[in-house]
Amino acid sequence: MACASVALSCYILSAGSSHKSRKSRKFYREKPKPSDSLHFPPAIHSAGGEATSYTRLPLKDDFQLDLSSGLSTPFYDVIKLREAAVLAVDSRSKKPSKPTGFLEEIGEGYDVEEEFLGFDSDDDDEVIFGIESDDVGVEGLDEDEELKEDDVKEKGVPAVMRCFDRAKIYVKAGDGGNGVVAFRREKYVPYGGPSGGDGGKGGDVYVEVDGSMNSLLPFRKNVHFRAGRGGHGLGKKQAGGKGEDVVVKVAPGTVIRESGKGPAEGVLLLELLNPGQRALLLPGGRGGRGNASFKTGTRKAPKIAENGEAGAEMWLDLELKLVADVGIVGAPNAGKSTLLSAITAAQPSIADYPFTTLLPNLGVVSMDYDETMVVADLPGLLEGAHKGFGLGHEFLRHTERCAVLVHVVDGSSQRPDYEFDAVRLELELFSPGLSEKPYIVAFNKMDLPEAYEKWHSFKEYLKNRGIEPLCMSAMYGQGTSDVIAAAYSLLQKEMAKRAVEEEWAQSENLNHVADSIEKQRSASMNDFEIFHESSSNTWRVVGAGIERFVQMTNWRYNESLRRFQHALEACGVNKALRKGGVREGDTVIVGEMEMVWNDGNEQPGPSGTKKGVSGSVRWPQFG
Ligand SMILES: Nc1nc2c(ncn2[C@@H]2O[C@H](COP(=O)(O)OP(=O)(O)OP(=O)(O)O)[C@@H](O)[C@H]2O)c(=O)[nH]1
Ligand SMILES: [Mg+2]
Repeated sequence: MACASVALSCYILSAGSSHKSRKSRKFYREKPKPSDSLHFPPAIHSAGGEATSYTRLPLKDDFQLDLSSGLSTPFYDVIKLREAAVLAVDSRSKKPSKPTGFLEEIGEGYDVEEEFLGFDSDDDDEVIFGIESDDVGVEGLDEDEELKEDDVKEKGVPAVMRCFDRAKIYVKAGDGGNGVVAFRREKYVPYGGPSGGDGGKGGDVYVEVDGSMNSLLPFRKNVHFRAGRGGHGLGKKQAGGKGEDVVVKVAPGTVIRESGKGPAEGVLLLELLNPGQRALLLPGGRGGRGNASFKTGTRKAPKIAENGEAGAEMWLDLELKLVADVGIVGAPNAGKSTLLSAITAAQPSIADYPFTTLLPNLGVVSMDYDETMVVADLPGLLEGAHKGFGLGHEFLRHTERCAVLVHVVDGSSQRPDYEFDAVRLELELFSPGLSEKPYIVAFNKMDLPEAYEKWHSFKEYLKNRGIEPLCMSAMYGQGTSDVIAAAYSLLQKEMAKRAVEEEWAQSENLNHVADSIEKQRSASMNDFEIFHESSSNTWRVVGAGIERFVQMTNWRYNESLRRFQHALEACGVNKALRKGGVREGDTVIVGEMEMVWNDGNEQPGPSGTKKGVSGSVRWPQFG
């Protein structure tokens, strides 16, 4: 049988090299690959601003009317968002005795030591081959480099304000433990047979919403989260233990994206709103099979075992969106902060110049005994805000969570109608979803004659468009209660609608990221592409199934080589290479394995292999 096989003069390439620079011409495609890559829902549009803020939201239930202090008791409570508060929290969070450089390098707290389970020392009747300490997984990413890149991106934002509502973290699921080769040796039991156990599954990475967290501050120090490696298999058919899981706790309202390459925003993975929500993000790698699992009727003493499957790894961008019920928006100087100070106990800075408000302010309005609503006053919006003019756009993303907007219009401006339209346009350009939110228009500064005069024409202008505006003087607290009542009733309606949606959302599968990783893992080995670099006579075989096969092959065992040759033949790689015109001496790269193509018969193929077998070879399901 003429057996064109790939002679293995193996060089291990650097990790992940098969995914790098595929500049070469796509030469041949075995099959269309509809589902090789991860598919996630489309990213939510947002401005991607860099500024950060610290938000501190108490539980709504905490706000109760203090009846003891009589009528003068304000029916509200307040949370203020000031830089001082940010500093205070920052200093509280510092842990005194740990050297920071070291902590940053290894991550703090969550790193699980990888345990090496080698030779079973009590059991001297067993012979175990193959596992050495360097089998313990190697982390593949240049993590520090990515962090530096992030620092550059956040340049200009005061250090103390970074990472409160945005953070970048690294997560890695545990690698599977390796299988081992062992044989049973027992008195009176000749040819005891293979007894090498399978490796254990690597630990999973979960993300959980912790209701007691109100910022992403903990991620300033804890950047790396790695689940534990599965235990290696042992003799006597003992399977390795499961690696330790890692649970990354985030604040309610956290949006998780896969880190984008370059300035582009990454793919949206999860939006976690409610405390207690938990998602399996990265499943641990499967354990490699020990030689006991390779025993067949014709192969009674296999000397082969697999490596554990590598756990998936990812950099994630976390973003915490402010969870306010009502957002006050409007042009600079319209009186937004004045309105907030009139309806809540918040004391935002108010001044007669634009951009007085630099960070959002929060206030809590108590409508009734146990009914409250959280109101956020945002920095003013300028024309072009969606492109980054002014400050407002930095915080507009926070309003995506608000159920209702109150649009304050400066009645004393030259053309309140133009101002109204400009702000509406900015909202729409920033995010169409934002402009579709229910809103109330509050025409402010009615105490000033120039505003009063314009009120009727403004009202008519909006009425013609089906909007019923309200008027007020935030400064004197006139008309503000109507604005609040209207906002509250809109909020009630919206909440009722959302309750239905949320009930539906609760049943939604939060594990879709892990599911797509699992799906990719079970990709058929027949799905691959071949890229040819004619300048260097290199052929690169790219396909999730075949690459996983290479990663899990333990090259220490001679039988692994035969099995690999068989797999290349069976899944059609050899055939495709021949068809593409591969020649003696060409380099063939699959995953981390580099080989030299051999046309002749010096390197015999696996016995019994039929040339051109193209049956579907799937990665075995186990563990
Ligand atoms: N006469 C009058 N002045 C008001 C009223 N409301 C606000 N002002 C004044 O308008 C100016 C701007 O008020 P702010 O509340 O700071 O306005 P803002 O919309 O928060 O402004 P930015 O934070 O800069 O976007 C201040 O000088 C207020 O005193 C009002 O009802 N009547
Ligand atoms: Mg303001």
